Amino acid sequence: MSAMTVDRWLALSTGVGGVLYVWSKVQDYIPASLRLYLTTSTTKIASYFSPYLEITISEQGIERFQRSEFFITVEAYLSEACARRARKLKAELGKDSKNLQVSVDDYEEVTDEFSGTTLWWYASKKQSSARSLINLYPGQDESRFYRVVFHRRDRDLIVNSYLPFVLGEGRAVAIKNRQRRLFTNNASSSWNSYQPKSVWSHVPFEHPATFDTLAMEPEQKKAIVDDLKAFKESKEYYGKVGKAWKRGYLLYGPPGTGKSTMIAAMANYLDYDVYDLELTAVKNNTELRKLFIETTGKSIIVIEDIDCSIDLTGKRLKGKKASADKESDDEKSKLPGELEKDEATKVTLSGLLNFIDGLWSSCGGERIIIFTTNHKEKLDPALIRRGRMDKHIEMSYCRFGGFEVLAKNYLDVVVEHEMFSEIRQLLEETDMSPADVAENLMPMSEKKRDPGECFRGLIEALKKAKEDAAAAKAKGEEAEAEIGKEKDTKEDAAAAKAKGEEAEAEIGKEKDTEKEKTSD
Ligand SMILES: Nc1ncnc2c1ncn2[C@@H]1O[C@H](COP(=O)(O)OP(=O)(O)OP(=O)(O)O)[C@@H](O)[C@H]1O
Repeated sequence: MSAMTVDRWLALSTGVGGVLYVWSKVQDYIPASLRLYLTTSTTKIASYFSPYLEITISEQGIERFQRSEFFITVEAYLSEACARRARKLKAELGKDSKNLQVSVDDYEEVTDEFSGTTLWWYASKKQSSARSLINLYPGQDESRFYRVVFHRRDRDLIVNSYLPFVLGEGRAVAIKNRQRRLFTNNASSSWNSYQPKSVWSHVPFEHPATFDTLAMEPEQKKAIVDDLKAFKESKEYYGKVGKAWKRGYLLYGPPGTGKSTMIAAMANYLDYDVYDLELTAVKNNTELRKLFIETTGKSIIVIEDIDCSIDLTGKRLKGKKASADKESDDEKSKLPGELEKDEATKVTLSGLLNFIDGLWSSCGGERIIIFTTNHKEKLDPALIRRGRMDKHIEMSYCRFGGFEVLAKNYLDVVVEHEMFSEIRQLLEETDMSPADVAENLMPMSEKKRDPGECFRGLIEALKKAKEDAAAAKAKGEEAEAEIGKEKDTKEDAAAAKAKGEEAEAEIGKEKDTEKEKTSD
């Protein structure tokens, strides 16, 4: 902003922000030619004598109508580090969120300290140089900026140490304050080539699940949290060994055992976005690739019920049942036309494997991919081998450790209850999902939230589930015995038949011998 140097000397005594404000108002009444003359000449004179330097960070990004990343980062840094010292602040609603974001207002000055040096920051606006005659985009002809003023002697310190420090801190604040998002893929018919991000829609991610509220045996839970923590802190390690900074988890187990809840707890723990990929809405591998390329770092990409989303049998290989690795090999031997036709019409297992193995490594790191399934045995071993799905997590029926978490969450019961030993015993003998256990601990009426009553209800439900399971088992055994009996009868009949045939043959033989004797 050209007006700045006029203000510099005044600024140091009265405050840069106030002077800037006055100047911004006054300059509207000065003819443009005089204004230009005043500002350029005072700039030259002042910069000659001034012991101060300034660096400007403009809001305008490289792309038109895009905000500069550095500007956003500085804004985040100042709102966290310096806003407390500012007298004029502005509050805005954060993007997509209900959170208030407070930052330093325009024309307001704040000071900062770094390595014993004082610097002055202020925010302001300038007229965009490319002002259009017809303003198609109201507000776009003004561009905001931050400017930092410091002493000449500190030049190297500011450029080499302070600004990188602001960048790092600002990024961390921006990540902490950002509204996390839950993305779902749009049908390709609604994709817009002018807006690459249109392949995904998003809503704020506000799932309340955490590892504290997740019902699971404590040791298993700890192992998962440790694994995630190690992943999050391993950026340098992944770089050192030359691997993409990604990790795959397979969550498997019966319905209602908390697979989706676990994903939400992971996202909350890591502070990541979630991309919920509905594979059945993806037409082919090209679309799949585009979707992956449009995901951002610090995210979890989820494909739920993977066994229901894609043909995992490899049957399309001319009727052969092949493993996915074999499929990849066979792809090579296919005629190009044949391959293209397949690729163009469906998402293939090899397309998915390509993504997991390589494609996303070109999109930067810090991504987690999670598959969920109720039937691990149906999945092709190549899809879930280590390296692709690094950790297989079994989400199982509720045992006592998980129950204790639910009793605390739903009923605030944290000490041993007299009915616990019976519940423990029943949970060991009966398979009930955490969803069903939770259902019994959540009475509809607030007044009825008596733990004893809820536990009694749970005991009844567990006993019934146990009886049902025993009855089903007995029925199964009966059916098996019936089959066995039928089998026995068939075997007996076959043996009798064989014996009869043997006896017949014997008689036949005897007859022949007699005939031979009479003919002799
Ligand atoms: N381990 C758990 N800890 C806490 N709550 C759970 C757990 N498992 C299930 N629940 C409760 O049951 C509900 C259903 O669980 P969730 O959707 O996570 O199960 P799921 O394994 O993903 O099921 P599905 O295989 O049918 O998708 C959740 O909203 C949650 O309230």
